[in-house]
Amino acid sequence: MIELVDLTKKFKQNEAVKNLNMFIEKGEIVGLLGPNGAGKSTAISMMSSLVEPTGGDVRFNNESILKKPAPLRKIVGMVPQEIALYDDLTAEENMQFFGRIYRLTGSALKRKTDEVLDQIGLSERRKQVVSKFSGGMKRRLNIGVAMLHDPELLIMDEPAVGIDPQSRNYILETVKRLNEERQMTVLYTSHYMEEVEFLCDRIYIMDQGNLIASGTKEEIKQILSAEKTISIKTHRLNERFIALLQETPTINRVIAGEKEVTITVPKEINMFPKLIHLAEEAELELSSVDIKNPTLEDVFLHLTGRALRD
Ligand SMILES: Nc1ncnc2c1ncn2[C@@H]1O[C@H](COP(=O)(O)OP(=O)(O)OP(=O)(O)O)[C@@H](O)[C@H]1O
Repeated sequence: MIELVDLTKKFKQNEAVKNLNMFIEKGEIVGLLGPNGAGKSTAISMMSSLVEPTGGDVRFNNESILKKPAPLRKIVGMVPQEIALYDDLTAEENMQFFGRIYRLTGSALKRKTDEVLDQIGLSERRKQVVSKFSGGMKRRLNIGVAMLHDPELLIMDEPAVGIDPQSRNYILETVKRLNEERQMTVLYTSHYMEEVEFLCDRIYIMDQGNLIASGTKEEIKQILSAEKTISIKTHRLNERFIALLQETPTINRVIAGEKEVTITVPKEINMFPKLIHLAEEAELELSSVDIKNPTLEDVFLHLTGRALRD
């Protein structure tokens, strides 16, 4: 459906996106994961022809959109990162205002407004002004506005940022339902790996303008197939124990939390006896030692040495 070929954007000295290659097939939910500043917003702005690339191409059904963006614009719904709504209008009035921009009028506009308000669970609140809405309700309406013209491809820029977990789940479930019931193709950008893990069939991971991994969840996790992650919990972690872990040559990585420390070791190594020995030496009581399946967060850490939300 859509393909990015060596897509590049330079802002003066800053190369925000470097030779990005990506594709999205019809009916997929594709995740674009990366920390703040990775270049996700710039990439999707170029993909939806809002920002002009400094290099490369965006192809829609095998034709470049750089000179002819109209066919793509017709089928794209863009959910921006910032809420773009009129605070002093009601939910319904916002829908009608944006619907007219998409050239919807009369009974078609009314039908679409009813349908979308229902899809985003705001039918009951249609007469309420947006300034009275919670952050989660505004986010839902922000998505609704992008769906008024029945887009085939919904591009979402961190649509669940800064809201409560219940609203976030509602948004994730809605996106999944739209994909399943209406075969809507979705590109979902986020810096939360849980969202991408829940929703997406295939994932691209960006960091500092570069694509650092891509594939299905399983394929990406295979990057860590030679390692395992062990989570060690205690009631009170001490500095001595962390230092001992860091000095142990068979441990590749140590990440300490308040009561939990996570280590990464080669798959074949049995760490249990060593951990018990180190805990004794640090005079520490272990409450649990669990081997975890690698997550996308672990992959990101492995590839960049940093956590996604650093
Ligand atoms: N209009 C602009 N002018 C100059 N630099 C920009 C502009 N837009 C983005 N950048 C820079 O490009 C880089 C990538 O930014 P971008 O917003 O695409 O990242 P992101 O992954 O979407 O992160 P975030 O989630 O914080 O938006 C950053 O270094 C940013 O400062």
